[in-house]
Amino acid sequence: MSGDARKTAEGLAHLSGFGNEHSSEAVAGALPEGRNSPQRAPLGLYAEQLSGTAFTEPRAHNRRSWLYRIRPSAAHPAFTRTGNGSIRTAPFTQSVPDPNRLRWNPLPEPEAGTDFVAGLWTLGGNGDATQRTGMAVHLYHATASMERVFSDADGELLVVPERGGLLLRTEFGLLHAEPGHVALIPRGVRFRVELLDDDARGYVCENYGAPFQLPDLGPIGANGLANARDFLAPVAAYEDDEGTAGPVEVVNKFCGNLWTAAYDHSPLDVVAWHGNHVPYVYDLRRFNVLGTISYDHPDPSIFTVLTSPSDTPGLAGVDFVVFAPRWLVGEDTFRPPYFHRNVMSEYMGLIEGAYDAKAAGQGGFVPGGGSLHNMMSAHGPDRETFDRASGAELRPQRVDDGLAFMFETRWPVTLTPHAARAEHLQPRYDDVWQGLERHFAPSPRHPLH
Ligand SMILES: O=C(O)Cc1cc(O)ccc1O
Ligand SMILES: [Fe+2]
Repeated sequence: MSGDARKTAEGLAHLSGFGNEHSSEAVAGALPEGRNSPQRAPLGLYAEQLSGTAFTEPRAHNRRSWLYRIRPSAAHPAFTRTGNGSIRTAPFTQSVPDPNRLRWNPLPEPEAGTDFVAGLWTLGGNGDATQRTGMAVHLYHATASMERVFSDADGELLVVPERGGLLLRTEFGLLHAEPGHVALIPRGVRFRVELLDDDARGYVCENYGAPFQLPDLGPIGANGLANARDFLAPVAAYEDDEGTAGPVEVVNKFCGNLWTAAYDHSPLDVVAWHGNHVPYVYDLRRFNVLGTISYDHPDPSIFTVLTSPSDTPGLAGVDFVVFAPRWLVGEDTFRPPYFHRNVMSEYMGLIEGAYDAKAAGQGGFVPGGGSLHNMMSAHGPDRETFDRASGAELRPQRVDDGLAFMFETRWPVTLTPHAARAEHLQPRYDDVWQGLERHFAPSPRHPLH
């Protein structure tokens, strides 16, 4: 919230490139040369490896970083259980999976003093965090910067801000994320979220499965969609805090529960690092949107920013998909999203403006709200959108009044009881498809009639 924090955020240096073997040192000479674990690490630092994949996973998927820190992470007291707040974790077994189309308004206002972790509210998810499969959908609404430090052993966190800028102080350095950007915190990486505005609101995909990667491009070629160089990792920055202002609370999410410990130093004490298990930010407006230049509405997989693959080729545990500003030029084409039923389950959120399958306006699909179209549930344009698009003159049309996204996952999303009963769950979402009139008029000249 302070002007200083915003100035810090806006002046940050970055390392560019997705999946790169980056290296960074906040103090010259802190990074060992030619080896990871010298007998004595430079400058009296401790060397430590953080593995995001098994040691033996194929090189193309292997994620690990080496950290050179003031204290080893091992130097900490015991963790004890603390309250989980509104955070829940897979397996989600407390509700019956719901085939209905569901839509929520934004979260209600939190109390003053709610930090990012306290402001997390789990909508639902699938899989099993202990098996490292599946995902959870969370929303957050925070009114205060974190003083504590958080890490998630259960998965990586894809943060999608919708309101309010964030300064993420991570073990690897500082990242700045505004609405329209996404930030990714890898599994196990410790961080603190500071607010750059009065409050902050958004969405989080917690991915228990394989780390997000860029989708293959196939016949698209060597460029396009999210370009690797637009993913920005931090440069090393460290806190040298020996607990003089009191202990540092560190909260660890582990197999669905929050655990806390009072450290006598800040664990954000990494002076240098190298590797590819790193946090990053990406500006969704950099997405190179591809689509038809002839006819028909392509499947939204063409808008995939990041994908978490499963063991079955082409079948993602979860895809992160963005509906960014673009031109629609399809000839003789119903241009908005088509009516469909999908074996994958679709959670959609809105960062800004409106979405082209749903009429704009209060009480509908609004920024900060979300919709869930579970496996095989029938959905698509609402009546107003259908009527408008079926009669529209098909001039080239720029769609630039919104920024929506989708977490598309291979398994149905089961709700938490608090999401299923939420006051901000819209009661009559089905009605948007009411009044889609019958237009069928068998032609008397048609051979079958
Ligand atoms: O349901 C939605 O709005 C998401 C979506 C968009 C699209 O362009 C095609 C299919 C699809 O599921
Ligand atoms: Fe859909």
